[in-house]
Amino acid sequence: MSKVLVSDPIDQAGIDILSQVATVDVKTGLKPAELKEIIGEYDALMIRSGTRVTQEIIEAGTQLKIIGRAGVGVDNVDVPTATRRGIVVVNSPEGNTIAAAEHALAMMLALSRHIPDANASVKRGAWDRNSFIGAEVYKKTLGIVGLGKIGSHVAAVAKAMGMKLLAYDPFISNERAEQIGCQLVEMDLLFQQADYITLHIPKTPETTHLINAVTLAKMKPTARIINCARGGIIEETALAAAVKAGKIAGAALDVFESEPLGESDLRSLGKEIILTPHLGASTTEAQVNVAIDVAEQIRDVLLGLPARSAVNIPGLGPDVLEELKPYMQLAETLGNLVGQLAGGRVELLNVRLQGELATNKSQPLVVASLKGLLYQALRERVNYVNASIEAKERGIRVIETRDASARDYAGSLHLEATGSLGTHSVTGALLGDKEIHLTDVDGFPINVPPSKYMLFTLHRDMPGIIGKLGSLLGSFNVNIASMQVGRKIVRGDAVMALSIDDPLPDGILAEITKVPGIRDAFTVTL
Ligand SMILES: NC(=O)C1=CN([C@@H]2O[C@H](COP(=O)(O)OP(=O)(O)OC[C@H]3O[C@@H](n4cnc5c(N)ncnc54)[C@H](O)[C@@H]3O)[C@@H](O)[C@H]2O)C=CC1
Ligand SMILES: O=C(O)C(=O)COP(=O)(O)O
Repeated sequence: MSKVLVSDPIDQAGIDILSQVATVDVKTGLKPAELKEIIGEYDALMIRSGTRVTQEIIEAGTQLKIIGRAGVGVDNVDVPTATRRGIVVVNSPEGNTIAAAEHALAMMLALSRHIPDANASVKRGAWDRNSFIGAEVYKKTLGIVGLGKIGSHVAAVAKAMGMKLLAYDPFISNERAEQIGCQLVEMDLLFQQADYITLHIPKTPETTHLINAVTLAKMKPTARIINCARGGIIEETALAAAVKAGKIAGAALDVFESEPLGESDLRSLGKEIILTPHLGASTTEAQVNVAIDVAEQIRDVLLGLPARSAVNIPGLGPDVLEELKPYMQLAETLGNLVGQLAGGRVELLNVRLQGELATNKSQPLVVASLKGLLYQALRERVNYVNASIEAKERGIRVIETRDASARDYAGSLHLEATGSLGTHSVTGALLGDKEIHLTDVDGFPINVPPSKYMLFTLHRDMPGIIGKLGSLLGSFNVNIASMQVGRKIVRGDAVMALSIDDPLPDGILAEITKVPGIRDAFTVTL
C-alpha cells in the first residue's frame, strides 16, 4: 500500500479520501531536518503553506510521486526540481478563493473602523468612543492589484458596498475588467487615486517588493493598503516607516516576508496597522474544499490516473503528447511571442492550424498556444490543464480555424492576437521535424529560429537602415547573434528580426524608433 505524509493541518475530509488508497501519517510542525529524514518512505506529500519543500527535501524523497498543496500558492515548493524528478505538483486553484477574498474585505472594514483595537479596549474594561472614529468605504475608491479569481470576488463585493473600483493587471483585457465593473488603470494612477489598495497577485520575481518606498510615496496620506496575497510583495521596512511617519493612513497584512513573523517594526505600530497570522484560507468551508480537492488528486495519481490541477505536467495522454511534442513547443513559443507583441492584455487569439496540423488530433496545440500566451501572466502556474480556463476567465476569445492546404511547410501554425498594442501575428513551422522556425511576423516572410531575447522592428526597406540600427545597438553594447529582414515588396515596408545575446537596456527602444525609417520596435523574452 502507498504511504502519504501530511505535514500541515488538513481537514479530516481529505485524510478520509487518502485513507481509501494509502497509509496516511499526519506529522505537523516537523523541522526541515526531520522532514528530510523521513520523506524517503513516502509516495506522496500533502502540505499547506507551513512546509517548505526545498530541493533538498525533494531529492531526499526518492519514492515521491506527487506533492499536493491544499491551497493556491506553490511558492513554498521547488516546482522546477519536482518537475525534473518527474514528481507531479498539484494545488487547489479555487477551493479557498472566497475565504481569501472575504479576509481581505474583512481587513478593509476592520482597518476603517479600528475594530481590533476597539475590541481590545472594551475587553480591558474601558468605554472609549472617541479614539475610534472611523471612515466609511461607501463611495471611496478601491484599487485592486491583480484581477484574478480572488481580486474579482473582492471587486464584486466592494461594488455592492458602493465603492468605485480601479484595477491594475497587465494581463486582463479591458472587456473582462468592465464585466467585473472595474476600470483598468496603470499602477501609478491606482496608487495616486485609491483610498484603499488590496493586493491579489502571485509572488514572482517581478512582484517581489513591487510595493516599496517609491510606490508608497505615491499613496494619499489618507489611504490604506491590504496584503492578503503573499509576503514579500510589500517591502515591510518601507511600509512600517510610511505608516509610522503618517505618509499613509494604515495597512493590514495577512502574509509576511518570513513566516512565522519574527522581530519586526510592524509589531510596534498602533491601531493603524492590523496583522493576522496568514488566515486568508482559514475557514471551515475553504479547508474542506481544498482538502477534498487535493486529496482526490493524490488518490488518483497514486492509482495511475491523471491529476486535474497539476501545476507542472500536461494532462494529456502520453501517446498524443509524444507525437505532438515538437509542435506543442512550437505553439507555446509562438503564443508567448505573439502575446508580448500584442502587449499582454490580449482580448482575441486567432489560431490557424495549417497543412497536416489541420486535423482534430491537433486540438492540444490550441491549448499549448494559450499556455504560451499566458506565460507572462502566470509563469509556471499555467499548464495544459488550466490554460483554457485561465484564458476564459481573462476574457480572451479564441477563434480556431483549420486550413488543410499546406503552404511552404508540411504543417504550420499561425497565431494572431489583439491586445493593448494592437493586432499582431506570427507563423511558425518545424524544420527537420524538430527545429522551430518563425516563418512570418505581421505578414512579412522571415525564416529565423526563435531565441531567448529578440528585437523586431517595422521599418521602410531602404539603404543604410540596417547599418544605423547595428551601430545604435553597438553603442549600447548589445551583441547581435543573428538578423533577418522580411519584406513583401522592394523598398516597401519591412520587418527585421534580430536575436540578441542579452536583454535590451532600458530606454533603447525609444532611441531605435527615432532612427529615420523605423516606425516601430518591439523586444521580447522567450
Ligand atoms: N492569504 C491567504 O491565505 C491566501 C493567499 N492567496 C494568494 O492570493 C494570490 C492571488 O490568488 P488568485 O486570485 O487565486 O490567483 P489568480 O491567478 O486567479 O490571479 C492572480 C492575478 O494576478 C495577475 N498578475 C500577475 N502578475 C501581475 C503583476 N505583475 N501585476 C499585476 N497583476 C499581476 C494575473 O494576471 C492574475 O489575474 C496568490 O498570491 C495566492 O497565493 C490565495 C489564497 C489564500
Ligand atoms: O492558498 C494559499 O495560497 C494560501 O496562502 C493559504 O495558505 P494556507 O493553506 O492557509 O497555509
